[in-house]
Amino acid sequence: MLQIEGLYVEVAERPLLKNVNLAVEKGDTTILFGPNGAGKSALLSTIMGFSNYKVTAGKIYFKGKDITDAPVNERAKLGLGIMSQRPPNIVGVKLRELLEIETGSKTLNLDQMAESIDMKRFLGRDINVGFSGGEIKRSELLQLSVQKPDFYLLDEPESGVDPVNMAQVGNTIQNMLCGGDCHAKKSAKRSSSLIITHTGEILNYVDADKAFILCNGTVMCSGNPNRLLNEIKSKGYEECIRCKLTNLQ
Ligand SMILES: Nc1ncnc2c1ncn2[C@@H]1O[C@H](COP(=O)(O)OP(=O)(O)OP(=O)(O)O)[C@@H](O)[C@H]1O
Repeated sequence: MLQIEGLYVEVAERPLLKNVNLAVEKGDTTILFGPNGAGKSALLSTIMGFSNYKVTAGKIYFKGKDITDAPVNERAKLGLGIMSQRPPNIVGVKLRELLEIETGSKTLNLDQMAESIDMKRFLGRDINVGFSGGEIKRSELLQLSVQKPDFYLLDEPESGVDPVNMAQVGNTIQNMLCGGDCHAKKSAKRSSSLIITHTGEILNYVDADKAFILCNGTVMCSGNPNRLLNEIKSKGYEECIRCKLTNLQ
């Protein structure tokens, strides 16, 4: 579904991602761990095609198509969707207006969808302006549930979310990923995802297949998400940097 091969990326003329290799199969839920500043958000932004991130070498393939140089709108049309860590405030554009654009020709009940995630009262407000951390996350989720991408890039979905709202956010993400058919582990309706997490709390809600650890701008190791999380919690990222966690399964 998504293949990244030998990817090098610069931000503000500074090399950031170095020889990133990573693949996500169709229908797989994958996790991206890594210390602060490792380049995790930069990797998601590069996959989505945000212009601050300059690919200097390597390739990104999505659904078999080379999207390395494709603009954001083309990637979105192909089926990529992102929940950013810090999405911009958009003064003068109401949340409902954006959702109506994303709805396009689909038949959706926006009020009902917003109500289900406690966002109905925000539909008439400028996007993200004055939203709390948890409200921004729910707004991003609402936008994704309207867009219904085939591949979800989720940047720290649990950050800023209180424990009660976390259940709502976690369950909404799980429902989105399994396309409403959460009983079948490998349902054809299942979307793919790459989810950044520090705490691993999202693992209490989604059935994650694989995790990657990004350190110093490169993928150091991959393996079972819960095992890797336990290793990180007990030994920190240094072990990974020394390549001692390679391919834990
Ligand atoms: N637009 C930018 N301009 C300058 N530096 C940037 C830009 N975007 C990212 N960086 C730098 O690149 C590095 C990696 O940032 P990134 O946000 O990808 O890290 P991260 O792994 O997601 O970290 P965290 O876990 O703290 O969110 C940081 O040192 C950051 O300051």
